[in-house]
Amino acid sequence: MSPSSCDETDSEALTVEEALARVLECAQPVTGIEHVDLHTAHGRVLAREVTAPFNVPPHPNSAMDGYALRAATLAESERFHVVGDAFAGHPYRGTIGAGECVRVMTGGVVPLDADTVVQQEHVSIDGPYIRVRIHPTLGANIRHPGEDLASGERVLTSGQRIGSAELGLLASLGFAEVDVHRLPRVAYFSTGDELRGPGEPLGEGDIYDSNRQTLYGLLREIGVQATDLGRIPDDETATRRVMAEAADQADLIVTSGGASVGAADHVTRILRETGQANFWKIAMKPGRPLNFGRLGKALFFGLPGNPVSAMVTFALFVGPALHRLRGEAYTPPMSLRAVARSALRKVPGRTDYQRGMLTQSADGTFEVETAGIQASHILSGMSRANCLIRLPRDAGSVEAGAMVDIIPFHTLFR
Ligand SMILES: Nc1nc2c(c(=O)[nH]1)N[C@H]1C(S)=C(S)[C@@H](COP(=O)(O)OP(=O)(O)OC[C@H]3O[C@@H](n4cnc5c(N)ncnc54)[C@H](O)[C@@H]3O)O[C@H]1N2
Ligand code: MOO
Repeated sequence: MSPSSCDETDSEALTVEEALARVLECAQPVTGIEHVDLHTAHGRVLAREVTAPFNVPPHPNSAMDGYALRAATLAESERFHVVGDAFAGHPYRGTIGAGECVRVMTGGVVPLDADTVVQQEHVSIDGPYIRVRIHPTLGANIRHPGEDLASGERVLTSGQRIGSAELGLLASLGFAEVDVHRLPRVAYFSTGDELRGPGEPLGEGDIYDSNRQTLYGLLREIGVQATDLGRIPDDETATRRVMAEAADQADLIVTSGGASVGAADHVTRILRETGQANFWKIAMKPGRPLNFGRLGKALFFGLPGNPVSAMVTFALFVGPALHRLRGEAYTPPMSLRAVARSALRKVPGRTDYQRGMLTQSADGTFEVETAGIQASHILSGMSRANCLIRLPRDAGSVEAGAMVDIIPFHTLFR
């Protein structure tokens, strides 16, 4: 971790980009490599590059069900004698002479002395013979060794996340196990005297704790190991205990609530005393206050308590940090341009991340409509929405019909 970013004291308003750069600077991959089977490797990040130990496909094989022959003999022969079969997994081991062919199935090995496959729809069958009605070009319908992966070629790089295609690639190369980075361990808890759990009666001024469920979902979507340390009341002893427990086990700690002014908040004070605490005001909406620091060996994110602010700051800062921690390079979420179908109110000074409903019209145009009231306690808007509408910091309100920047949720929460 660079002392310049993590040890600093409270700062003036940062831009989103500045805050993210500081977070990424402090987020280093966790140490530890695990050798795991392919199922366990799904969703994990490769710790070493993978090269192809042999060609894929390993042998010349047919792309069609048909007949393998030598193209030059097409001019000489009226008909071809079918001298054998080459089914997938069952090669033909004989030779092919002039006027001869081998019946071959898709994926079947093309015999050595054949150079062309004529697909079965282009021949007529005449007992043990075929007549080729439509002549193929030389080399037609043959898939060559190494066309997908050449022996020695780099197939996957260190730092690459293993998705479904990668699992298939590894399997196609005969790998049963791979080296992946250890998963970062995350601990999270929510704070606030007003918070109640399901089944508990709500007293006056109480609310149910929603952020902890949202955090559970967000962490699960990212695919890290997360421990729920519960709901912590505004009590010094309880807060010290949970923070020590979190620091003991986690590479990253996320909390919700008490991020704004901070002075009266136990988390903030204890973080200041026992770790490093920075209270950032970020020029963004929602999610202006963010408490970022370190507790023990763990990165610490104190997210704002407002549910929408918690989700947006998680997506913009915690998600990227977790990608880094698990050994991946950070790639910004993809954005696209869409026509605003409703006017969007905005005051210059903070980058707005408004909740929007993105659709694509019949002619392919992306269109976005506001998901309703844009306040940081309106969690229902987050549920109606499928994207964030990013409005630049210095921009004012947007009229209906203007083009705006969209970040689809599936590129953000991943
Ligand atoms: N004087 C100031 N007040 C506030 C400022 C400020 O700069 N100066 N910033 C505002 C902004 S912006 C935000 S965002 C919030 C951040 O609040 P905190 O992080 O300190 O969080 P709390 O005050 O604890 O809670 C805010 C809000 O969220 C509700 N909440 C908290 N935890 C949960 C939970 N687990 N599940 C559901 N809802 C939760 C809480 O009841 C409050 O309504 O501060 C502004 N104020
Ligand atoms: O972070 Mo706050 O959401 O701007 O209300």
